[in-house]
Amino acid sequence: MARLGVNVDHVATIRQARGTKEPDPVTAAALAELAGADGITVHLREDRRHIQDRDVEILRQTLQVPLNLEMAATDEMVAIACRLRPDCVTLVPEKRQELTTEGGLDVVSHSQHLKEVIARLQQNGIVVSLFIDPDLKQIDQAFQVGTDTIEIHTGLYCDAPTRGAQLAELAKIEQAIHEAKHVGMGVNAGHGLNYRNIQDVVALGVIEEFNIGHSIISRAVLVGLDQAVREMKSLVAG
Ligand SMILES: CC(=O)[C@@H](O)[C@H](O)COP(=O)(O)O
Ligand SMILES: NCC(=O)COP(=O)(O)O
Repeated sequence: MARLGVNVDHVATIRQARGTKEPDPVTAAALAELAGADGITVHLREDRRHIQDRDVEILRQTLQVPLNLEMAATDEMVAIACRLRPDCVTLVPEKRQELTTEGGLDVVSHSQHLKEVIARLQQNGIVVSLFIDPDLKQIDQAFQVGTDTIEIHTGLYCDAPTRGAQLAELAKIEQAIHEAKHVGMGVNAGHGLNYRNIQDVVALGVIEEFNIGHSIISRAVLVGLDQAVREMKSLVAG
């Protein structure tokens, strides 16, 4: 059964909008954990637009489930990760102007740098995942640079304008999973997944962990975080 990692970034987005102390993503993470989340994900962006260093520090001390820290492969972020030692680091590309992550890492173009960053994180006991598009060249390169796991970027599947386009993206995801499993990497998936589009991805059967944030927090605003997490957890269970 796949694990559900709940991303609480957008609880912090609401807090930062008012510059106050609430809502606290640490509290949200505790509630998500009580509702059955198998892990918590936060993206510590270089611009600190939502999650703050303090959030990651307290989560590291309080969570009982694994903490997955999403971050850019910069010196500053690597130093933070090596100090705090989350269970997993997912390396993601970052653009200052983007509203959210727009695509996967270009592992092919940045292989030497990524190889060094991955080795440093692994030497500190951290499992490493690379957030990449379902592209076979990127998957093969991800294996070459020594990552433990990949997280397949599901954004294009989620944004597909027609059912035909969606099925074409799903086929790419399936092929990517097959390739990653063939070489022995772990396979997670995330970005843009919601209560309507997740079933087809779960049905592929072999994804180990789904990291889902925006749709769960959006639903939580209306029905409460406990119910929102429980509903997604039962969908991820297939
Ligand atoms: C890497 C990914 O797919 C998402 O976790 C995304 O990076 C979250 O960041 P935002 O919460 O800023 O959209
Ligand atoms: N890595 C994906 C993630 O953590 C959550 O993405 P989203 O569900 O907020 O789009």
